[in-house]
Amino acid sequence: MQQEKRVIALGFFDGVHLGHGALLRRVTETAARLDAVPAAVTFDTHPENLILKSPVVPLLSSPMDRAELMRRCYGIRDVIVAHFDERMMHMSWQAFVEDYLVGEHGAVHLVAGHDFHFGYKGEGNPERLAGLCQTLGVGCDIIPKVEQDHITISSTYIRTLIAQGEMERANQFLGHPHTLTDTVAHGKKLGSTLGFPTVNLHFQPGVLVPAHGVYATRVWFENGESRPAVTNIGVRPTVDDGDRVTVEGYILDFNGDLYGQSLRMEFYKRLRGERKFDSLEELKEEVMRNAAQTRAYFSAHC
Ligand SMILES: Cc1cc2nc3c(=O)[nH]c(=O)nc-3n(C[C@H](O)[C@H](O)[C@H](O)COP(=O)(O)O)c2cc1C
Ligand SMILES: Nc1ncnc2c1ncn2[C@@H]1O[C@H](COP(=O)(O)OP(=O)(O)O)[C@@H](O)[C@H]1O
Repeated sequence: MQQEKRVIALGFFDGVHLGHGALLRRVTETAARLDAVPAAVTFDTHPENLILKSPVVPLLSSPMDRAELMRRCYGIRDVIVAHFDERMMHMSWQAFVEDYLVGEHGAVHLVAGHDFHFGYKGEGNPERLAGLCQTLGVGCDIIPKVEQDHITISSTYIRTLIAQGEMERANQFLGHPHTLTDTVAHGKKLGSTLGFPTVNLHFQPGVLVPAHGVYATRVWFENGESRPAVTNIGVRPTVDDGDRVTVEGYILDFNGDLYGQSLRMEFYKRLRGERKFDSLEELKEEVMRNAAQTRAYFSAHC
């Protein structure tokens, strides 16, 4: 059987921001022209984290969220998640192109960013990639950097915004709302008693936790419907002593059992920091105020 032809974007694509979007859009356009599958290669571990052997770069998105964003926002059909292991780390840049991308994945056209370094010791670069593609008869586009407000869009910059809770600005550079997908877990069952049941989600290890506090969010259910939710990220000093971080959303205008469902939560705006309240009554009053703020936010932003 003949292998499917693929047009492949190369990168790590953490967050799938507007800079990545320029590559991914080129991939879908070219794939349509060549009657090939629009695809992207990403890695399961950030190269810097493997090389330095410690998770120094907290990621914007889990591999699953990354793949889903590439599919949903840019029409990428095939996300190849390369296992970044010792073999991959020691692979020469030429072998990565010839054996892995062309040989194993049927690449007929490659798209990379202006600063993409790859292969053993990062010896592969855009110029070398373009040269080798020409020799192999494979198409190649190198996409220049994308700027907004004179700032180069980068995962590193967006990480600093999210760590500070500056969601609206981060979302401008991402080109979509910052996203967390997880399965609803059981909590302490206090929420229902207090009059605001909450879905409990969590960030995977290695994924950046935004600034603790309360956010206007939107929750997407498995059936494709969505609702606004008011969500706390933090350690809940009023009810907990530990330092375990939870993500808890009170979904507005909703009633039903969501345990075990996979939800996608989108973060839009930080409303306040997390606080220790003197009583559960005061906490509840504040949560209801935040719920009203969330409702107002979404009625103004549609
Ligand atoms: C919108 C919202 C804001 C919250 N703000 C705080 C807070 O500032 N401080 C705090 O200790 N807990 C806060 N919480 C967490 C509540 O203490 C927690 O949701 C409640 O105790 C229910 O816990 P359970 O889901 O484990 O039953 C907040 C929860 C929500 C939904
Ligand atoms: N409006 C709502 N927002 C969030 N969860 C809701 C809502 N209505 C019902 N639920 C359900 O109630 C559960 C949360 O109740 P809660 O008492 O806070 O328990 P837990 O401590 O397990 O989160 C959710 O996981 C979900 O299945």
